[in-house]
Amino acid sequence: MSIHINAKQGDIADTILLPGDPLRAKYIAETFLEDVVCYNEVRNMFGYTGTYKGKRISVQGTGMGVPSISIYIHELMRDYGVKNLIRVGTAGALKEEVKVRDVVIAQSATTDSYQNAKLFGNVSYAPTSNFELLLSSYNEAQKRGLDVKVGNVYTADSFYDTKTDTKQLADYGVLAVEMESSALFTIAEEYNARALAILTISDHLITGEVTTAEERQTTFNDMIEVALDAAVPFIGK
Ligand SMILES: O=P(O)(O)O[C@H]1O[C@H](CO)[C@@H](O)[C@H]1O
Ligand SMILES: O=c1cc[nH]c(=O)[nH]1
Repeated sequence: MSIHINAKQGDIADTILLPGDPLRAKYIAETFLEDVVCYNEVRNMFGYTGTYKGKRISVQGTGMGVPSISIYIHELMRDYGVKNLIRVGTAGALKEEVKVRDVVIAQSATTDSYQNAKLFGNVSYAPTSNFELLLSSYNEAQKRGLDVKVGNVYTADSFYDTKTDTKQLADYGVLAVEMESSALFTIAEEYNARALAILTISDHLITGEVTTAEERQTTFNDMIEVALDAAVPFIGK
């Protein structure tokens, strides 16, 4: 047991999908996994372990923002030995050519998070996803004919942010905004684990187009299938 996860040793697989929304974790477990067991209900931050194509895999809600995901991934890696972590999240598009419902694979994450500023001081650390997982997910996306975008995303500390110049970020190649990936990539390095974020565009900051809460909770299956198939070769490694 850890402070925020009441699973026993061995309940959680070494490879895990991480949606922000715990109800998306439930949806993924019920829709894509077999022989599912719910190992965590603390704070309703649901976690499940099951099998996918015969291999053991888990899915855990992380909540929203850097502080929340940081708690869960610390405990997953430190207390349960999780080695491969793939965030499956939603994001807002910052560039015109990134469309609503597109899948974005985060290669790196620019951030205004104070957590990394505190850790690195004056050094502007570049949180970067694991190349093997990135390549695996890109290949899975290509197999499905998906026009995925791969690049830098912005991990924001504030959802309702009126200060950040998101046009400048877009001009410098940042594809989309979300709230967790920089912490995931940074803390995974601390534990020598592999981490990646695959994001579906749920809304567009330029056009104003949005998806519904239900769609964010229970669809976006392309992203989930890509994440699961990308993860399979790393299970047990
Ligand atoms: O859909 P999830 O995975 O929660 O991701 C995005 O949605 C939340 C904001 O609505 C933030 O957590 C952001 O990163
Ligand atoms: O963090 C997020 C997620 C989706 N859309 C946004 O604008 N921000």
